[in-house]
Amino acid sequence: MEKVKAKKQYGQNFLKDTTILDKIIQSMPMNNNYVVEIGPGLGDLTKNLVKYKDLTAYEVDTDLIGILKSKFVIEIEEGKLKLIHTDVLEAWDKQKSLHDGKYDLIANLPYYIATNIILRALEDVACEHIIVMIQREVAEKFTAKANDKEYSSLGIITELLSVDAKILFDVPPESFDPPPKVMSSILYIKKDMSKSFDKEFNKFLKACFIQPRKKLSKNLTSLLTKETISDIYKELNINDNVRPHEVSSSLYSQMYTKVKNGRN
Ligand SMILES: C[S@@+](CC[C@H](N)C(=O)[O-])C[C@H]1O[C@@H](n2cnc3c(N)ncnc32)[C@H](O)[C@@H]1O
Repeated sequence: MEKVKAKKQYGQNFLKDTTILDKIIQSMPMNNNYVVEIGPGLGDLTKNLVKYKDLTAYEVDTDLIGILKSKFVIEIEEGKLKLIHTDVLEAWDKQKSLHDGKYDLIANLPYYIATNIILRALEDVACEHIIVMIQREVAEKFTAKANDKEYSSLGIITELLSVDAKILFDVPPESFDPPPKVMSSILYIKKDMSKSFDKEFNKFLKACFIQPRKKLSKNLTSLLTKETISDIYKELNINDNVRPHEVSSSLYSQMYTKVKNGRN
């Protein structure tokens, strides 16, 4: 048994429940995609993944890289496992994609940057499936639809960029060492590979939700004149009293197209 003290600053909660580890493996899509893991930690999920697929694992913690190198000597030598010692967000800044060909992201994510990682994976054109353990509340945001309590830019972006997005199952704190303070869930997203992420659209959505309880038209005044808002509302038949969480993702997309066209 390793004596490794989990580091809070890296969001380290190691998954120890073998039933959950098996369930994650069973959730993997049957395809020829390569696998990328973020934050292999002590390698418990990695050990299961490498039985089925070749993979690259990105780990930021120097101490863990040392442990992983000695645990996976054979797999690394045989080229089945590639370990990359870096902050994964920096890797994405440098190379746009975490792998050259199509890949699936499978990970128990560090919760402090989980939202950023999922957004980067949605943006990464090589990533097809995202199967990640995250805080339940955050998973609910990514799968929320119009009129749901958790509906925000995250649910809208995910709905527009994917063919399927759902929570597969919940994982209680006792499954981890140390146990996190929150309930966790496995989030599954199958991306629509014909669609692409638009950063400007994401900014537009954030402005739409800046004051979530106010009228959408009020929030839009930070971006558009009252006349433009009124024109767009008329063209798309939107009620002036509507609140941000009552508008469907497709209507947001249509609104944004009009905003963009107006700017050109
Ligand atoms: C929740 S733990 C999961 C560990 C392991 N996969 C498991 O299931 O037990 C998160 C892992 O992500 C790593 N990590 C944290 N921030 C990271 C970053 N910016 N880039 C890469 N790895 C990171 C941590 O060091 C840790 O190993």
